[in-house]
Amino acid sequence: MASFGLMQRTVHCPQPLVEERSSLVAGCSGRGLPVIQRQRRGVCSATNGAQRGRVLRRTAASPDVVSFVDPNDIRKPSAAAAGPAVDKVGVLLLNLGGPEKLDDVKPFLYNLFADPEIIRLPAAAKFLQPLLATIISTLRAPKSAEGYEAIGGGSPLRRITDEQAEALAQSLRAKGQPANVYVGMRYWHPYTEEALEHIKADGVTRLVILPLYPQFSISTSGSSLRLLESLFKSDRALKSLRHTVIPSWYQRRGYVSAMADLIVEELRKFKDVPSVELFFSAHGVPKSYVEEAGDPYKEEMEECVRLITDEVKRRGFANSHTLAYQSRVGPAEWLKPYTDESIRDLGKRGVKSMLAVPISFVSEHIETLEEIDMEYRELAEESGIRNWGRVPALNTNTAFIDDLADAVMEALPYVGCLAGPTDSLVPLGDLEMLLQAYDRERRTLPSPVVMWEWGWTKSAETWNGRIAMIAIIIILALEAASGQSILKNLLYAE
Ligand SMILES: C=CC1=C(C)c2cc3[nH]c(cc4nc(cc5[nH]c(cc1n2)c(C)c5CCC(=O)O)C(CCC(=O)O)=C4C)c(C)c3C=C
Ligand SMILES: [Fe+2]
Repeated sequence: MASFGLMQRTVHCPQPLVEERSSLVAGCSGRGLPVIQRQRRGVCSATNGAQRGRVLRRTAASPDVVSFVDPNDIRKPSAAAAGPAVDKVGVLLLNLGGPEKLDDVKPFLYNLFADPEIIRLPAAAKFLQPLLATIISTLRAPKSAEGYEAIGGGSPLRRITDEQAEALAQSLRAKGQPANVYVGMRYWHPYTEEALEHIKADGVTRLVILPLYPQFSISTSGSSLRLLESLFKSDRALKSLRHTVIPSWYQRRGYVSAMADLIVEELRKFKDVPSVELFFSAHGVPKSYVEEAGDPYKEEMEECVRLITDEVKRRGFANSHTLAYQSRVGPAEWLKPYTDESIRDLGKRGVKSMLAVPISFVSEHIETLEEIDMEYRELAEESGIRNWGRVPALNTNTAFIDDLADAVMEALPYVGCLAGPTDSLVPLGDLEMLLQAYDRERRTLPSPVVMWEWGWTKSAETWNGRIAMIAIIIILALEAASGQSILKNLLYAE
């Protein structure tokens, strides 16, 4: 099997290739390469219809990295790349999903906390995941529901993602590449499984998988890709579906430029523009994801902010900026600085004007509409920040959607590398390879929500032990929900 995944990893960016590709992605930083293919098993050889005639280049620095360097193929995938006679292109947009009404909040949270990428338990304790998810979702639901109530009773994510899908389909059509665009949510409707059923029913032959998160995290794109990997594995039709994945795209010129457009537009609304602090607020992840599992999220986020601020500066706005992380859940340590602490610090340092820039997500959602617009705005006022603004999410911004369409078209020549009809199929390799590149060891991580050292040993496998474990889980889950240390209070109460 020759299998490829489409990767956009800065670490594998050999300089000559950046130059070769820079005309396609003008503005791509020296470290941000738009398209790199990592080879898993064997070269995508001449017997391979999908890649025949292309130049695949190995780099001296990274022999496992090959890159396709024929720019002409980017806009016009070759006839060979088109694959079967009936070629039906599909794009699968991956997203998180959100509760559409208040009654959905608890089951939505259950799905989220039942995800092994959100709470990664040791193999021996996996059977406890549903119980844990039930407890945590039950405890968190009232707080979450308050937030959703404040933004109208539900998440706008489904509506906005559907609009993005429609706009992307239109843009692709306008560029001469018709495609069906599907939405697959991780934790709510329309679930990824539903999207795959439609993809099969429609007879899609080439699929581009595009997570709607600009930066890759194990907890978001990674989780959706893991799910796809297992669904592909268990379904005959999906096994033969040729696909490629665009794992992250924060460094694309179109995205960076669209973000800069929005920032400049909002900046201009302030009276004293040079004094405005650009405050990038990203969704946090537990620190252990980055430090123990190698999640590239922090690195990609920092680079993303650098690219955007450079672009804003190029347009004549040299404002100072801060990157902070919001939406921490539970008592574990998450990426720092935390947004609330940063806002207080900036206030103390005399900052009077602040423009909040949500940066980890491209749609309005609970964390922009409630957390930033309400909670952080109020905190900023309390901290002495008098002038406040917030950059809207990209949603269906035309320049942004057009750039996503370009990303899809650039990815199409990479779809599938079938060496022959009986060969094992690409998709598993693609997803698997991609995920292994980011999270090779699949180590157990301290849970973001419930922190404890797991002491489940064979000798402890007695009912007494289990009951004790469950009691601890319940206490720790209560701690996670209340944000207070119940054990500490019990032990040290005066
Ligand atoms: C890049 C974006 C996101 C990362 C990284 C991420 C990690 C992450 N999230 C939780 C827990 C929750 N997330 C919730 C909502 C939510 N999360 C994201 C994005 C990222 N999450 C979005 C876009 C949304 C909102 C969807 C919507 O309905 O509008 C929630 C539910 C809301 C709440 O109660 O706050 C939880 C819980 C963890 C634990 C985590 C990393 C491990
Ligand atoms: Fe989240």
